Amino acid sequence: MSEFVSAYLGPRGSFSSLAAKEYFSTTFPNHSLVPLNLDALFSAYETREAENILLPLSTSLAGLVGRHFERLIGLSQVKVIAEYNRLIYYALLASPGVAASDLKIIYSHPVAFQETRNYLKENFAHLDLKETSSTAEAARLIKAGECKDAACLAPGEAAGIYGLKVLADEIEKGPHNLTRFVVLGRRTPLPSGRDKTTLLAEIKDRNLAFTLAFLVKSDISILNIFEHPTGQGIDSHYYVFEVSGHAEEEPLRGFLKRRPGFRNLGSYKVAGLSG
Ligand SMILES: O=C(O)C(=O)Cc1ccccc1
Repeated sequence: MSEFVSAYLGPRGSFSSLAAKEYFSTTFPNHSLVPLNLDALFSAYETREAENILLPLSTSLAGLVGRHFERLIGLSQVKVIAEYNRLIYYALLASPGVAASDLKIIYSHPVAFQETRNYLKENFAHLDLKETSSTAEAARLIKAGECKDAACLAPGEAAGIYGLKVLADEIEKGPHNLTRFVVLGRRTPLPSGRDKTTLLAEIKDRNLAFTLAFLVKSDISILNIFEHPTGQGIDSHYYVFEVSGHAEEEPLRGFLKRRPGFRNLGSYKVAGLSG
């Protein structure tokens, strides 16, 4: 067993496990890979029991994964050291012997419900949707409860692990269901020449245009913006800016010095599409 542990949003068979196996086998092949639930994952990162953790932060169909983002910004120290972009495919899984007509409940992660909304509306509009902390947790629940009236949305790979059968496959909306996983680690990668930095700021809505103009004037190229409620009133929001460049290089270095209100969540190499 390696002395280094990297962890991912589990349990086994989650989409995060597919991404983690692919990412860590080439980047940190000597690390032991451990599945953890959301609480344990963030606490393992804070206590340094895990050197790295991997979980999804945004998807092309659902946008920012709010519940993961809130955990991430709650960390006292956070360094996104990599992004890992992967297409994912949803299957509908149930216990052996259970037919689609037996179903009353579907379990899954909230993002899975968003990404399969069209399919669910067309085929299972009357069913109860119950949220779980991950797609594989939904599969684990069905196995543990030997459920006869429930199914889950999960990777097809989870069927073998939890002894479930596939009722339907590739049921997501559209062909471009890209999930962006992030890896949190300890050391910021050195500038590679093709880097990206994730910045966070809490901005009063009336100051947003001014802030954008300031980024542009500072020669910072904005690649993406996510907005998220602060939970403290309606006239300011969290804004996540994904920008070109590395925080240790200009123009970002100078910008971050001049604008302490921006939190640097990490600089990392731009990743293509994997998986
Ligand atoms: O990793 C999983 O299985 C999760 O439940 C998180 C998730 C949810 C939806 C898309 C990708 C990952």
